[in-house]
Parts: sequence; C-alpha cells; structure tokens
Amino acid sequence: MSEPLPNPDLPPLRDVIARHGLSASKALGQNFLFDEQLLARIAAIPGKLRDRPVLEVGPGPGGLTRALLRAGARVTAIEMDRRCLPALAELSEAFPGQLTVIEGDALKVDIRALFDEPFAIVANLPYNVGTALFTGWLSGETWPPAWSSLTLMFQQEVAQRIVAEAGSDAYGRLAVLAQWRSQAKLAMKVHRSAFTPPPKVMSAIIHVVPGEAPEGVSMRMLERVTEAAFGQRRKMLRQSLKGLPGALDALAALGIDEQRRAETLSVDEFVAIAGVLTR
Ligand SMILES: C[S@@+](CC[C@H](N)C(=O)[O-])C[C@H]1O[C@@H](n2cnc3c(N)ncnc32)[C@H](O)[C@@H]1O
Repeated sequence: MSEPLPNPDLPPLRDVIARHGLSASKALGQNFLFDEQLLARIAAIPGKLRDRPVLEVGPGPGGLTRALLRAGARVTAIEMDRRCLPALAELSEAFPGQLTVIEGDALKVDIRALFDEPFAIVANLPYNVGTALFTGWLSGETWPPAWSSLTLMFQQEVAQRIVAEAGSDAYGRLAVLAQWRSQAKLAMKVHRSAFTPPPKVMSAIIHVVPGEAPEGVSMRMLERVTEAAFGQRRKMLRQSLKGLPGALDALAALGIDEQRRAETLSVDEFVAIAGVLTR
C-alpha cells in the first residue's frame, strides 16, 4: 500500500495573511483564494499529482500551493512578491522536501531549466501576466512542450476565447493557438466572490494538454495566417489574406471559398492553409 498523502496541521489562510501583513496588492493583481475545499478541487484538475513535478506561478500566500502539496506534488513555485516568501517558507517546512520557492518574475525565468522531466503547470495569475505566459507556453516551435498540462485561472471571458469553437463570437487567434496541437477545455467556473478582494468579473479555469502537432506546419506561419485573417475578422478572406504571399492560392488549392470570413474557418482549415504556406 502507498503511504498516506501528507496532511500536516496548517493555520487558516486568513491567519497566515494577517500574521504576515499580506494585504492584497492591486499593482501585482493579487486576488487571493481562501476556500480550501475549492482549492483542493482546483488542485485535482491536473489529475493525480503524487510525486509529480508541478510548477506553480504566483503562489502568493500559498493557498493553492498547500492544496497541491497535500495532493503529494513536488512543487516549484515562482513568486515575485517578496512579502509572501516567509509564508511560503512555512509551507516548505510543513511539507519537507516538497516545495522549492523561487523569487522572481515568471515572465523572465527559464522554466525549462528548472525541470528534467515533464511537469504540470498550475497558476492563478493576474490577467495580463497569465495571458502572456499562456501564449508563450503554447508558441514554441518544438512540440511536445516541456510541460505536460496547463491548469490556469483566467477571466471567464478569456477562458471562453481559449476554448471557443469556429462560428462563435469568442473564436479567434487565441482559440486556434490553444487548439491546433492541444486539447483545451473549460474545467471549472469560479465565482468572483470566491476571491479576496473580489475582482470585477467572473473567472474560469482552463485545462490544456498537448496533443500531436500536425506535420509540416510552422507555428510562425500559422500565427501569420491567423493574425492576418482575424486582424480583419469581419472581412472576407479574399481581403484579409491578400497581403500574405501565396495565401489566396492556398485557399484555392484547398477548396476554401475566399468569400468566407475568418471566424467561420475551423482550426483544421487554418492549419491546412498554414501547411500549404509552410512548404
Ligand atoms: C491572483 S494572485 C493568486 C495568489 C494565490 N495563488 C491564490 O490563488 O490565492 C496572483 C499572484 O501572482 C503573483 N504574480 C503576479 N505577477 C507575477 C509574475 N510576473 N511572476 C510571478 N508571480 C507573479 C502575485 O504577487 C500574486 O501572489
């Protein structure tokens, strides 16, 4: 039988915040989660974590971190707010050998250098940082990526753009980027009242796992096609793609009507166009 999962006695998160004077900083996009049942449900989204490496970005006072540690994960956490480090050091002591904390800006840390095996990424981040990291993690030419899954909190509107299907208003570059060689799903909606302080809008967690990359399609070319097409999303492809050399010929070769608009094209059709142009 395997050992029981670690479950040391921990003080309530509100006490941790009070003791360390961690008033939420607006500049750092801090909205904390205190509900430990909710945090346990979020930590369960990536699947079984016992002994698995996890990168957590933006642990703050450590609510999600403690849920990941209780699930048995080996967590490396990057936090740029120094004020949170003593609270995280306490967690490190409570879960010996399970938590490494790196002080820094996740946008500047080379995460590949931190792990020698695939790792799950879990994060509840400010909107702008989360989107920048997310697009970066999905944009590498090398596939499969170093990470095995992404479990990320976003504003609900952004989460819907990530999982959007062709034909919907939310469908655009982000959906194509997230879906062309990954499976992206909306894993959980989180009410704004779950956060302290509550943000203005609702949130949702998306879960992404890498799939197989279509052969012979360059990421850069797919980006150029979606950038041009969605840059003028209400225009016909004939107009929006005319500045991209070879694109209209590619449409003809693939039998895609140039009178269609970007939002009607499936992810597979975008991939097919980029595939012709990559050759
Ligand atoms: C929305 S709070 C979430 C805190 C905690 N994970 C929770 O769920 O309660 C976002 C956290 O990300 C941190 N953060 C913001 N920008 C960051 C960056 N560029 N690199 C690392 N951490 C960052 C903030 O300091 C804050 O602790």
